[in-house]
Amino acid sequence: MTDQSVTRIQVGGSAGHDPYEVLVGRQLLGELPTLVGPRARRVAVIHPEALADTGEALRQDLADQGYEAIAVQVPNAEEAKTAEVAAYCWKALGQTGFTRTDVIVGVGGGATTDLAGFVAATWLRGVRWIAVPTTVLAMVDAAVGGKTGINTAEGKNLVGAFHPPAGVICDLAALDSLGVHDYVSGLAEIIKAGFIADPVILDLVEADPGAARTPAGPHTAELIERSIRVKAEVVSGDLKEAGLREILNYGHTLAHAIEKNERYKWRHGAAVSVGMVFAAELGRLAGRLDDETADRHRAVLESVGLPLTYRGDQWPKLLQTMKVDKKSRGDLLRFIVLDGLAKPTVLEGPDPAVLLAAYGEVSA
Ligand SMILES: NC(=O)c1ccc[n+]([C@@H]2O[C@H](COP(=O)([O-])OP(=O)(O)OC[C@H]3O[C@@H](n4cnc5c(N)ncnc54)[C@H](O)[C@@H]3O)[C@@H](O)[C@H]2O)c1
Ligand SMILES: O=C(O)C(=O)C[C@@H](O)[C@H](O)[C@H](O)COP(=O)(O)O
Ligand SMILES: [Zn+2]
Repeated sequence: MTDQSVTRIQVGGSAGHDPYEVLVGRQLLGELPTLVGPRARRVAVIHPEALADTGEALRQDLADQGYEAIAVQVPNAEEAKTAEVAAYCWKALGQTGFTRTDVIVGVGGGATTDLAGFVAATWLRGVRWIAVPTTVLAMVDAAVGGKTGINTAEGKNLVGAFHPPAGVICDLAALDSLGVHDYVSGLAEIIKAGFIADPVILDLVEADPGAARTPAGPHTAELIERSIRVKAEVVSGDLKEAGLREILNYGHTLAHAIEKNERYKWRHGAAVSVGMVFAAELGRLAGRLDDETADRHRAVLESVGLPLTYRGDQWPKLLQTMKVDKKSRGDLLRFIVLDGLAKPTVLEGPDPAVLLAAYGEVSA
């Protein structure tokens, strides 16, 4: 494949942070040493257990280029997003003598890139890092935009930092080894991008939901690139979530509460799916969203096999958790809802009866 088949999407550059590129294509891992650059002497490749071979191959490539490269293996999925695992990574960096010009590479799903970015943000108060996302979700969302973090017992992503990567390499070939459950989970964030900003995404998924569930589908690259463009545009204008960036949290207020309630055993995308149906119902019941667009949420999410409901008896616990959502201000709960297709807005302090009624619509 020639370089012309690589799509390059720029992020940042106008809001006070350094611009970087998201590369999308195939056989792109050869780009990594160029991104690491000549100033680095050491590189740490943080990878999950499931990608031990990929992690070692990248480490070896970097070692062949003359870097002192180490591989740091972390647990799969959310088990990596803990203070203990971050401390394990800091220890590896310390023992390798990592300095401020050295570089971290996070290769894996969103859990790994969130952790790797957080380790990069905190080591020596910030070193460069490069994201090599290997799931749909990480390519279209987690690896782009510089939100890094870990979970605590009290909730999802409660500790973290805004620390953009120096570059993102989305090698679509990585998706071939992803299980269908994880592949479909990523579609939730793609569909989110469709509802908040780019309805063509919804048209493409609806045209053939079965094809959307596999990396071999005819629209895979377009769906991924469109979603990255949505994210890139938003975070380029509002890196630190002063306002606009909150729209990327559509469906996440309830989703994060479900993830915590499930002790992080549910995939993020599955929780976001239920959370978006809830947000659509909230919008509808608050008199903001038309019935057709609200119903479209259920239809498109169900068509790709994402869940629409959660346990009805859990509402009191979920409500309690939602109170520490990052969008809350004091005692004021805030949700992203839609005023219409691709018209996201903030709903502040909804009537508790409306909240309960919206939850009734997703209760199993
Ligand atoms: N920082 C952000 O802006 C942002 C945005 C969205 C989501 N997130 C976070 O991303 C996380 C979810 O990410 P995810 O859905 O990628 O899940 P994940 O990182 O948990 O990965 C899912 C599983 O797939 C495995 N895996 C990864 N790539 C693989 C591959 N190519 N082949 C086979 N197995 C592979 C992983 O080891 C893991 O077991 C959540 O923690 C969520 O909070 C962050
Ligand atoms: O990038 C953002 O901003 C998002 O909200 C994207 C979300 O999909 C993502 O799950 C993010 O990690 C949520 O962030 P949080 O600040 O609500 O923890
Ligand atoms: Zn998300």
